[in-house]
Amino acid sequence: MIIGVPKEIKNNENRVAITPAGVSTVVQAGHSVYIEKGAGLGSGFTDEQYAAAGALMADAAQEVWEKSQMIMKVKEPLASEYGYFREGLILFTYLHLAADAELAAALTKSGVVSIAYETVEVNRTLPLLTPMSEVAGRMATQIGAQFLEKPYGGKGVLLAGVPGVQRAKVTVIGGGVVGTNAAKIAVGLGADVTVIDLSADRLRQLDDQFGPQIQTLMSNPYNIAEAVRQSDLVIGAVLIPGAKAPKLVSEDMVRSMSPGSVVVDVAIDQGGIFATVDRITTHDAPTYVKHGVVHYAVANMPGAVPNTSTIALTNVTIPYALQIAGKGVKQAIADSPALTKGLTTAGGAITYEAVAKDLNYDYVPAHKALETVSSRN
Ligand SMILES: NC(=O)C1=CN([C@@H]2O[C@H](COP(=O)(O)OP(=O)(O)OC[C@H]3O[C@@H](n4cnc5c(N)ncnc54)[C@H](O)[C@@H]3O)[C@@H](O)[C@H]2O)C=CC1
Ligand SMILES: CC(=O)C(=O)O
Repeated sequence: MIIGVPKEIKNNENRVAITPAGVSTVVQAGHSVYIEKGAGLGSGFTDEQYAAAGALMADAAQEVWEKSQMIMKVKEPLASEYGYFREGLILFTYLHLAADAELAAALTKSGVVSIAYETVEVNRTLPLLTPMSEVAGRMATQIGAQFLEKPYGGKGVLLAGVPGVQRAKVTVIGGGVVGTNAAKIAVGLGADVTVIDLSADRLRQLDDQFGPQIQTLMSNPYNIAEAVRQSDLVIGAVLIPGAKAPKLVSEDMVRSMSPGSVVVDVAIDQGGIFATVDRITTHDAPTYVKHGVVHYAVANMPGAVPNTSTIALTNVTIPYALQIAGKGVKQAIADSPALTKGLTTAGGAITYEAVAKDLNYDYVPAHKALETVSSRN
């Protein structure tokens, strides 16, 4: 199969969907890789390294999209890339489609076969989301600590406090991969940490892992309101796979926080859990202030640490790309329940139930939607 890797074009997105090591693995398996010149520079990989690993270098994105049967990306295509969509093209990337109606329309209208990294599922885990959630979770606390500093608009509180002065209160809503990693760094920095989750089992696991270093709480509006009101930093880390994030923190709850507090809505890629997060922010302009509270809502947080993130991401995506390239997308999906969960659009339909529901499309199961896709793919 011919695999194409264009340069990412989202604001400050310096990750890339393949490393030179990944190219070498894919080429040794008998496939070709087109990569746009300069695509790896932000992550620390030169064109010479890609060429030496066996990649074919393309001068422009258009050449990559047109010559390839499968496009691998990191972030969802932006509007300027929709013109490259065509029937049967395989797109393997983060999509977060429930939060992006325009992209959903472009993918279904053109008949692209899209597989979303974030919904590939194995034993109720999301292996292609996990490494970026680990990165974003760890970053969320660092970022929160930074924006609590006065010069960054915060109330001027140090997470750890000092002897004789209270530590900062950090609440993490959602105790999965992002939440656990955010809590780990917050505990390490000496903050007073509360983690809220809807799953009693998950709260038990967190209690076993952290012991008295954190307070665990069941997710309900009462507990969330109390914890948010008392917190200096609140991190949003909830996920219902594929679906739009629930708005768990109301405008009144944010209003109850003291001025200069900070919220970091990591779940913004699925629409966010704070009612006051009404826009996606960028690494260039990462925050805005509402009701006196600093809001951070960057949807590609790991893009700021691209060397770590690209290696972590491609470690887990390349084995799946090899399955698709080796068997063709129809057979790979037929053989793999994990990839079937990742399939989001095919043959003009939406094949992930939660996405279809959120966007008001008819849901078409994967096997049915793939019937219309050419077996050459
Ligand atoms: N902004 C960014 O750059 C990035 C964003 N993310 C996003 O972060 C979010 C979290 O991802 P993960 O931690 O990997 O997911 P996860 O599935 O590991 O954890 C989600 C947790 O939310 C909990 N949950 C569900 N409903 C809840 C509710 N009503 N109240 C409290 N907890 C609830 C679940 O029980 C689970 O423990 C996702 O939207 C993911 O896409 C991930 C990486 C980067
Ligand atoms: C998960 C995701 O969307 C990201 O790493 O940017």
